[in-house]
Amino acid sequence: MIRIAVKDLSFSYRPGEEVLKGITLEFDGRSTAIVGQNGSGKTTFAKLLKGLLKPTRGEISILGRPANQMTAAALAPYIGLVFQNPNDQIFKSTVLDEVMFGPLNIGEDLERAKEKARQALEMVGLGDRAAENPQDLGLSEKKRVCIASIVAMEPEILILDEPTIAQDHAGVAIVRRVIGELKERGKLVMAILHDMDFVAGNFERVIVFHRGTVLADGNPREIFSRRELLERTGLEAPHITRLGWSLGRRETYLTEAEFIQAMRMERGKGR
Ligand SMILES: Nc1ncnc2c1ncn2[C@@H]1O[C@H](COP(=O)(O)OP(=O)(O)OP(=O)(O)O)[C@@H](O)[C@H]1O
Repeated sequence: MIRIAVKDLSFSYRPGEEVLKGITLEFDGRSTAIVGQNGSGKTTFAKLLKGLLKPTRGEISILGRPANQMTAAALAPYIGLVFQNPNDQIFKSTVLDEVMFGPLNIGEDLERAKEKARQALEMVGLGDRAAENPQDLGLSEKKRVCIASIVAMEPEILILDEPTIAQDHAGVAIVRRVIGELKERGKLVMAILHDMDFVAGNFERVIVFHRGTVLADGNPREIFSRRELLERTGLEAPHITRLGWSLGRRETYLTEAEFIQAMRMERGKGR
């Protein structure tokens, strides 16, 4: 099922300077990573989908609704965006109030909003921080509060802008688990990412933005096999892919498990 359809989408912040240039894309249920150099237009694209910016040209349909004619607030029950910088999102004085704000805003009653907020906080590993002031938390935890705020609204589409930034190993594992759980619930999860290891291990589709256009679109193995594409767009292949290449392998390994399996099979054949 197509959840988002984007047709000939262009956008300029200033007249004559197009930041997005005639993008046409459809999104089904596959988890999707949007990658590309700084300034290629990824965040602008996400803000357009969420209704925070209006296209200079083109059309956006979200779950069959004409999103270019809708406000971000009207789109809130269907699509949520977690900002790259938590300080752009957080404004309440307790973590619980922050996460309850979204569900309350889309019409949940107080008890239900509280329940959803508590569940979302558990999901992001912050179940015991509900009473704290979000401004007293570290960046990694603030970021997870923002993820919980969107998860608590249970939209069908979630866009996470750089969810792994500022996360340590444990934080990255939590973000991975959250994405997996959302996928299991049938949500469309999209994320803007610079961490290619995370992209390779966690997403079914990768879209490469380059100077306001879509340069490539495929599954991670297709994308990370294209060395000339990676070079041209300044993207670094996942570390395990590069390790395979430096050992002279032609295969594109995406995870350590795949790499180890291939090594074991080779050793087995050698005996
Ligand atoms: N509010 C704004 N006003 C004017 N220009 C902007 C604004 N926000 C972004 N831009 C410009 O639009 C272009 C695309 O920016 P955008 O943030 O969408 O790229 P990005 O791919 O998300 O980059 P990054 O990976 O650094 O987040 C850049 O040239 C940027 O300088």
